[in-house]
Amino acid sequence: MSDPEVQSDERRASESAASAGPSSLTQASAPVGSAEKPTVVLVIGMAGSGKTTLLQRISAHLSSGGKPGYILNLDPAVSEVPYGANIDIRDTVNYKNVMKQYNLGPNGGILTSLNLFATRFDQVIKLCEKKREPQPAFIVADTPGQIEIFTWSASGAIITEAFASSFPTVVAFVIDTPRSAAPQTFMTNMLQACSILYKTKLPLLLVFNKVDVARHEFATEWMHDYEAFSAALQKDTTYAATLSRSLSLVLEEFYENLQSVGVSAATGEGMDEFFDKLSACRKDYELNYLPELQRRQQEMHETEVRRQAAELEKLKLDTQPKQLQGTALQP
Ligand SMILES: Nc1nc2c(ncn2[C@@H]2O[C@H](COP(=O)(O)OP(=O)(O)OP(=O)(O)O)[C@@H](O)[C@H]2O)c(=O)[nH]1
Repeated sequence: MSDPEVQSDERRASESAASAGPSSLTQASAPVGSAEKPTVVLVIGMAGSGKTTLLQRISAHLSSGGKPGYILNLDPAVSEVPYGANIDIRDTVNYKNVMKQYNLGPNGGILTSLNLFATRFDQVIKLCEKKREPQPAFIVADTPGQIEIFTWSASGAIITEAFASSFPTVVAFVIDTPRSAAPQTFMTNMLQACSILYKTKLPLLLVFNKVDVARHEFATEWMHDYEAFSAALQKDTTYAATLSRSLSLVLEEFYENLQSVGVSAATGEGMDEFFDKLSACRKDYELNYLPELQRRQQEMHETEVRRQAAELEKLKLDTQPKQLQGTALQP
């Protein structure tokens, strides 16, 4: 596969400006925690949970507030995107060609397309960092339903780390509420969310979608009241139900640190609360994730300084006159 360049809507609109080198609008980027940085929202969730519909709703909500978001589509297999994507993976990677070229099925094709795109992710970050008028308050990314991308694949780690080291970043984990009404399906969803949190370590907002079909209060009750969850499983004596009960106890601490909200991407219900919860998650990023990121960066910097000092010392020794070295070593 060739080494494609990431396309953005601005690039498509103004080919000549893009080829003239760095835009005059581009400026040195602000520190990651600063107030002027937009919040990145990674919308992750199982297939059919409503991610794309939610993106459409978020995009419309932000545009109606006069500050359009910067929207990314990272799903290479989606046939239609019902929102105006500023960056669309499909402009860079042809998922069907990837399947053919690497002899893969649909899942492998999606994973490999994302891996190929991830190798160009520095360009995506540069485009996101570009100064715009009005400056977007949110950069929102739609992702494929194959959530294993974010639990074990290389591209998921590259994408989340690239975003999180450049912008305050939050994961919005979308759940199909009507389909989670069965306690064991609910538990499966919680375990998926937990593994995303474990892998990315980013603030996570549980988005119970489709509340126009089924209310989400049962889910918040199950998260905060073990007895209620256990009661829902009362008639079930299978091994899976016993395991679900035990897991519910183990997950108590995980639930405590989570924000959650009920929305309907279809009707727009709950969107104001959704944005309030995103602000709380951004604060969490600044309070907890950012200091840890800065500590890791400082550690890497110190290791690099030590490595360079050791190299310099070695170079000095190598370039000393041979006799001197010899004299010093002679008894
Ligand atoms: N009633 C209702 N239906 C919804 C809502 N959100 C999404 N849907 C429907 O759920 C189905 C799946 O929605 P999508 O937005 O395509 O879901 P997705 O998570 O992007 O799906 P994948 O791209 O397969 O991962 C569609 O038929 C939507 O119309 C909602 O809030 N309420």
